[in-house]
Amino acid sequence: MKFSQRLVEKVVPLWQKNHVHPFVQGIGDGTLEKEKFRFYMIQDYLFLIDYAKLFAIGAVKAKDLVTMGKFAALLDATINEEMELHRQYANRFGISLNELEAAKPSPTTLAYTHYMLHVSQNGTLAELVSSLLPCMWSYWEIGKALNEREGADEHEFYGEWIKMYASDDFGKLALWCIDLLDELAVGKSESELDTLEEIFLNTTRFEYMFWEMSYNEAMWPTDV
Ligand SMILES: Cc1ncc(CN)c(N)n1
Repeated sequence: MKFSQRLVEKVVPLWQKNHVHPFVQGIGDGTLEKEKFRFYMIQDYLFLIDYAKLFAIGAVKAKDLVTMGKFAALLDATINEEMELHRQYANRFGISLNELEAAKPSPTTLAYTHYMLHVSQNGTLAELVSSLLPCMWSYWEIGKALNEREGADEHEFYGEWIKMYASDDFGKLALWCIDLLDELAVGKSESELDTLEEIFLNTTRFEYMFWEMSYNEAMWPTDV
């Protein structure tokens, strides 16, 4: 069995929770309150700034030029394609680029990105890929599931979001990361695989927490 299959078996119950989450369902049926999406989009922009850095660290840790080039392409796709979607939504909300970049991360955004940056800076390439994979993989699964709904990708507001994450281009990048992790897992000891699994599970949990945070527009629970 490929290592990625073992990972999926572990996280399927959590993925199912993502799929039925009211934030995700609201994007799918178009009923999500725009204010909640606005909050999400700003936090996600901040998230992606740090997330893109993981690909830069991946390029540093890569053992060959093909892998290095692929990480560079992932970095480029994140900041110039995925984040362009966010910039377009920001424009629709009347939020300037300066405002976007000056926004403050929520506790969940901080915890999630800092966890991945910590793993990536201190761990192996396989650990880095384990930490960043749930982000790409779970969004691709969500995008495809929402896209199966009649007319969802044509929704005047949420359609673009669905199209982005259901797209073959996005899927190909996710698949490349899955294949890379499968290759890197070959020959690893059971205890190393357990570590990879735990990292994958942790960032899968963070994905769920990100939906919760967005739905509740949760910033720090204190005024100061
Ligand atoms: C929190 C989160 N997770 C995943 C993705 C998809 N790259 C995203 N934009 N934001």
